[in-house]
Amino acid sequence: MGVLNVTPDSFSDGGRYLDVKAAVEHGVEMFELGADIVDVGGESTRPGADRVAAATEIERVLPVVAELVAAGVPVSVDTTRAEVAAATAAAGAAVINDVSGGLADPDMARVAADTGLPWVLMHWRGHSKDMGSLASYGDVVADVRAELLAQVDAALRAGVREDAIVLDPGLGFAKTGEHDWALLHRLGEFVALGFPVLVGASRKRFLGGLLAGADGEPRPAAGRETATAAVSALAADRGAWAVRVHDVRSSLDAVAVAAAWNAGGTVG
Ligand SMILES: Nc1nc2ncc(COP(=O)(O)O)nc2c(=O)[nH]1
Repeated sequence: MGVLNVTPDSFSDGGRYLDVKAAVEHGVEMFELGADIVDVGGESTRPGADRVAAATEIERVLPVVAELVAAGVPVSVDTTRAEVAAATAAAGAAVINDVSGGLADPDMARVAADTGLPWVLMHWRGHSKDMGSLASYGDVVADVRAELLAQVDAALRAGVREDAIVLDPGLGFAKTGEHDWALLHRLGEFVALGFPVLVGASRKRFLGGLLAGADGEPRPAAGRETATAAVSALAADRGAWAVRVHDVRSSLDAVAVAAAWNAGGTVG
């Protein structure tokens, strides 16, 4: 899943694709590199980000979604708003990627049920402004798993088909770096639930912390591609359905290595 943030303030690529033409070109480029889906987002979810109005979000993503769909590129829409999901679904979006897992907008479940589109339910505890204070868990893996299953139950009660649900542990969302590593360490417990699992680690802060210099300064976002690709290989090895990444080529290469490693060659 290639990331296409049509926002001025996303943490690692904000402002680069605000122009529709540049955004569509980048989306087509990621698809041609091998991305299965291009994830179009119009509202930054980085910690502390201000919310944008629904009209602004739609204004940003709709033309990009429509042109990518017209170019034959499968698109997911990264939104917590039902009206944005409905508008982009009508324009041909193939997946609803909802970082709030249905918690931010009570109408999202109905849109997912009505459109029948695959719906990514990511673990979330609140909008970017409040996230820092929400990162308290007993056993983070058990807690995230339980909270995600509650979101699944709500989706099923709203008429969403079980085979339309994708789970995502929500790395970096109301989580510390320690929580992120615990969730990756026990990713198998999410895969074992039987739903496809999406992992979004690309360029995130917990990778910067791992790669911090001698001075303790976290590695900047641009320097986290190798670590992101390593996560992609390991996530693939552990059975993840997809990884959401900014740099498509390095993760496709990493996942190809994991597949070849597990296939063991032809000689046996
Ligand atoms: N399903 C899913 N969607 C997401 N959207 C945005 C971000 C934040 O990263 P960005 O600002 O680089 O897009 N992370 C996720 C994620 O981990 N999972």
